[in-house]
Amino acid sequence: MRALIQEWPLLCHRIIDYAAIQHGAREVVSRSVEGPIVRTSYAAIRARALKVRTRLAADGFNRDDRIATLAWNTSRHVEAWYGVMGAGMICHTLNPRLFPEQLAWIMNDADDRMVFVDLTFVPLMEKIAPLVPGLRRIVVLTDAAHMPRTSLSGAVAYEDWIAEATVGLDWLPAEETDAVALCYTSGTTGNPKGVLYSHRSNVLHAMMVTRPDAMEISSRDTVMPVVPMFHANAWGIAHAAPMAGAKLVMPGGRMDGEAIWELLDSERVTLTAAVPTVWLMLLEYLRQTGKTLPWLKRVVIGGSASPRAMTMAFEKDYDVEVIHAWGMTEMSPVGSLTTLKPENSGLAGDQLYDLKQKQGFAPFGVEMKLVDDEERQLDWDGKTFGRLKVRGMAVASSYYGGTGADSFDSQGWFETGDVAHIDQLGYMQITDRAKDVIKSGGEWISTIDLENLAVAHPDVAEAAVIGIADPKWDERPLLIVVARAGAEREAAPILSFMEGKIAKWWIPDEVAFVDEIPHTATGKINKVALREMFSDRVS
Ligand SMILES: Nc1ncnc2c1ncn2[C@@H]1O[C@H](COP(=O)(O)OP(=O)(O)OP(=O)(O)O)[C@@H](O)[C@H]1O
Repeated sequence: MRALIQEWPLLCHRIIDYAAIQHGAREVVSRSVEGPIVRTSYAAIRARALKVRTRLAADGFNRDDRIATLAWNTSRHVEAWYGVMGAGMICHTLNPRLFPEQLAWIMNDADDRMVFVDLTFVPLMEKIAPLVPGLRRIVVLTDAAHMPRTSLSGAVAYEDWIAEATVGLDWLPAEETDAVALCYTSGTTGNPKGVLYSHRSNVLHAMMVTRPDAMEISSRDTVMPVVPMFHANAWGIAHAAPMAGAKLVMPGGRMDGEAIWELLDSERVTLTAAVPTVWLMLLEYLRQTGKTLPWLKRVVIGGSASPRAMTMAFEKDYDVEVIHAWGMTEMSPVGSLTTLKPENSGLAGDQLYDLKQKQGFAPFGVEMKLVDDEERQLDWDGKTFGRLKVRGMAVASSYYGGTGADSFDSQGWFETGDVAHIDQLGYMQITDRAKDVIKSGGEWISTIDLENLAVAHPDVAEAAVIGIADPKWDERPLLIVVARAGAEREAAPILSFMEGKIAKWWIPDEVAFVDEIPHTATGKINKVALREMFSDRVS
């Protein structure tokens, strides 16, 4: 029997419609790429997104054309994003931290037809454009007064471009399963792979992250995604904030501790989200200046494991609740979050921080399982490690262009490439990426656990662990450390600090001190580059 309920497709542009109707005056504040803070509203963003949609049609772009953005988190980027999606086209957010050749490779793979470029990335685009023959239009996200001289042929200033949209079209009718956005994985472990989201997956994912026990975003919140829109749609926050009617603060391109603190404070941000590298900079700034975080209630830390010392600093020193989140571009991206269930809501002190080391439990819409090498399902006992597989309402079913087909099985389970255990309450803990795991004497050593422990030492600013060849044990962990300014570069105190806190045989035999640990374009420790740096030692 068919239900007697309306079909109301879940469409991304309905989010900005809703925000304009119910929360139209709510502020959207952004640090513009030109410098000043810009204040606008959801109603204005929607009106300008419709102009983007109208101009795209006037320029002859068609349904399903890939329209790229090479931009930081700003209100113009949000407008362009909704405008492209509402025009029936596919918004492809590019990561400007990649090299020009990598970006050209991704743009050609996606067959991008047009690109919106931040002012600061015009020189980068000048290098890329000649390598992308399919590109037909370049719009610089600025006004005529700031438009630079450029060799980019036919480049126009965004404000001039949308000013010509006089007709005023409505959104193009769409189906909820239509493709609407494209993001490539970070390429931490290989070539980047394209993930093609639908209207439906984006809307459902935004509903999921907005809920209690996830990021819990309401119209009373002020939300600042420091995580860029090109990193899996700012973890869904650029949809979730307008869906909830929350004030949205976009930090632009400045990611240093001072710049982030200024906006957190002046805009009274209540929820923010980013990778640990960003929070290292903020916490260092707070330590040096004695500044505090009086308005901030929750910080989402994800993309790589939140070190225990970081979780403790936010919670104990600044009274900010840490939500540790895990996810993948392929999952839209959020897959689990560490909030408290009633069974553990009384936890305090060390037990609470132990729990927050875990990546959390899956919200509705995400299923998880652990399997061994023979695909046998493993128990959720909090100890048994296995390969983590997922499926769900916003999980990719294959990659754009058909690469990586072996990551998806016939029952829809996606191989995350992560090794994890799950406890009886459903809290999952990543112990490693399968490619980073160290096998010593036939047993696994978790590089994440070792890194977390090392950064808890007061002399350690950042730490990474890789496996090195060992004639007896096959592999042993090498601890690579960036020492805190002014600290001695001494291995012994760091290694003895680890004693009693982890199994004795996990403790590395040596420590290598470096000035800097390389990071990937999304701010993760770049273990491929580290293995190259220590290539004479790696097996
Ligand atoms: N909270 C977290 N703790 C530990 N690891 C995390 C956390 N959040 C994300 N990760 C890691 O990041 C991975 C997902 O990263 P992302 O989708 O950005 O691209 P990538 O996997 O780095 O790129 P590629 O697949 O091209 O190598 C996860 O599989 C996991 O290994």
